[in-house]
Amino acid sequence: MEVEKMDENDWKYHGEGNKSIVVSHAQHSQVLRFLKHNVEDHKHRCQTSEQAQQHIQNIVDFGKHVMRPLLGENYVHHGEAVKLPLDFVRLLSLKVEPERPESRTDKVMDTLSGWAMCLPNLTQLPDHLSEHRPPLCIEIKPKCGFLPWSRHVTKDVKLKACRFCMHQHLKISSGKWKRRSQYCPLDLFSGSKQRMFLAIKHLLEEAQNNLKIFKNGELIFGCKDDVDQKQDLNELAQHLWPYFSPTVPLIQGRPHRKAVLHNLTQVVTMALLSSGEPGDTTEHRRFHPPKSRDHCRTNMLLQDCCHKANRGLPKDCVLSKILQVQLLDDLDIEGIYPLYKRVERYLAEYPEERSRLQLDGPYNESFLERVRRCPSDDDGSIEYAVGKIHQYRVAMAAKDCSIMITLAPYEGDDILWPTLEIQPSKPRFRGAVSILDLDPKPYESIPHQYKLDLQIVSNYLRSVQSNVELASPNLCLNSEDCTLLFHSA
Ligand SMILES: O=P(O)(O)O[C@@H]1[C@@H](OP(=O)(O)O)[C@H](OP(=O)(O)O)[C@H](O)[C@H](OP(=O)(O)O)[C@H]1OP(=O)(O)O
Ligand SMILES: Nc1ncnc2c1ncn2[C@@H]1O[C@H](COP(=O)(O)OP(=O)(O)OP(=O)(O)O)[C@@H](O)[C@H]1O
Repeated sequence: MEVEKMDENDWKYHGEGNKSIVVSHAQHSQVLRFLKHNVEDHKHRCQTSEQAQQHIQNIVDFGKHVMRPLLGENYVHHGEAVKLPLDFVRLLSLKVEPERPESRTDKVMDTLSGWAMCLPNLTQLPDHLSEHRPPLCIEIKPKCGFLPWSRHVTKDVKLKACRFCMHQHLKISSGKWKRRSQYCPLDLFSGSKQRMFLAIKHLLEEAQNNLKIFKNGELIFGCKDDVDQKQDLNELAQHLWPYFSPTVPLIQGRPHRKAVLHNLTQVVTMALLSSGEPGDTTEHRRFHPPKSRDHCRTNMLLQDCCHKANRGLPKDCVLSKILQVQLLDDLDIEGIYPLYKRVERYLAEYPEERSRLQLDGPYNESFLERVRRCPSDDDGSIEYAVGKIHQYRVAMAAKDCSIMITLAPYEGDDILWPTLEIQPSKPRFRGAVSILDLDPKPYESIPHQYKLDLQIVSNYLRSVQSNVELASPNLCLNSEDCTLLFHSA
């Protein structure tokens, strides 16, 4: 990328989240990721260009020196920090503004510092593999895949219902989403194909911000701003049919929707379970999370049909890698918060220690060592508290990341790009699996996380309670007493 020759017309709006806005290059397989600020912070120029540079560099370093070694080299693309001409950034910001979803306009793109991240466009595949059909990319934000087992947990319900499912109730009552998603991360991370199919089916039914599908780099499904509008699965099936046409016939000129989506679900499941090695058949050593139960009580449908379906995940697959890092949060926020207060008390006395303890980085090998070598028992020390907080923050990043599965139909025999080969029988796909959005979560967000956790649980208990009161007097909360029939697709 020649920074001096940057032209905003070469770039277009690609997507955004809470913290950053992403633009993609029209010809090259590259994206630029800009940080966003609250409108007020932006107006008052709260951040200097040096601070913005440091912020971006911290994100790159965290990806490179911490998350990449933990998650695997094949999966993580940390990108690089780039300084762009301010005129280019201003014009680009004006260009993308009309494309931005209304719900995200409470924040503005950083147009003052000129700093951004440059990354490979993970919705694309290198040209020589694009073949006759454009690549498909399925992006999943899986969220937390386990139930806590920490002795610090004070609310029993947290040991039975997963955070995502409980959080859905709060998101509905706060108006963030209109319809509750039935997706449960515990199903996706179960390693049981039956439960994974169900998880993907639920994502397709209600995508929220957990599923997006791109064709040739363009968003074709998911994350529409209009929360009232249900995603059109027929339209999705039309888009996808050419990829599965050998196995899905047309019925009265239209693709059989269920069959197309079933094919997609199968391919995505295989990609999620693959180790990324060529010829991999997913039947490898398996990873079982320690101690934690693997069923969420909110998902009573599954209890009868799948209670034995606890296969664990192939050890090197992307889900297993993410789950292992998420499990670094073994104390739960309820165990972390007192340690945060210990560190705060210490810093009040020794403020100069903040940088030695690496609370705001640098995210280098020594930070990773602190994460890896943290003692397992609390000896009352500040080192223990900081080590556990570092582990928690790393786990939080893994709980908020997204998985990109990029696929192209492939008919040749050569192993050109040995990242992933799935579905050995027709239709064949070749592609790659990556993990994105691995930014460090700030140390300062711990009190917020603590409050949010309390809010999620109390709101869930209230909401379940009122549902019980509204429902028939015979409806029982205890899942063991309920019998619901599950019909497999
Ligand atoms: O707290 P959660 O689980 O709601 O996660 C937040 C996400 O909400 P979600 O529930 O996935 O819709 C939230 O995503 P959305 O803005 O809802 O798309 C962000 O990813 C947020 O991270 P950050 O503050 O931008 O670093 C996420 O915050 P962190 O908790 O990861 O810091
Ligand atoms: N390297 C990439 N290649 C292709 N698309 C990308 C890439 N990085 C990000 N995106 C797209 O841009 C969107 C927003 O990026 P990202 O998730 O990093 O934003 P964020 O603000 O950090 O999100 P969050 O709300 O989770 O904090 C992603 O969901 C994805 O669709």
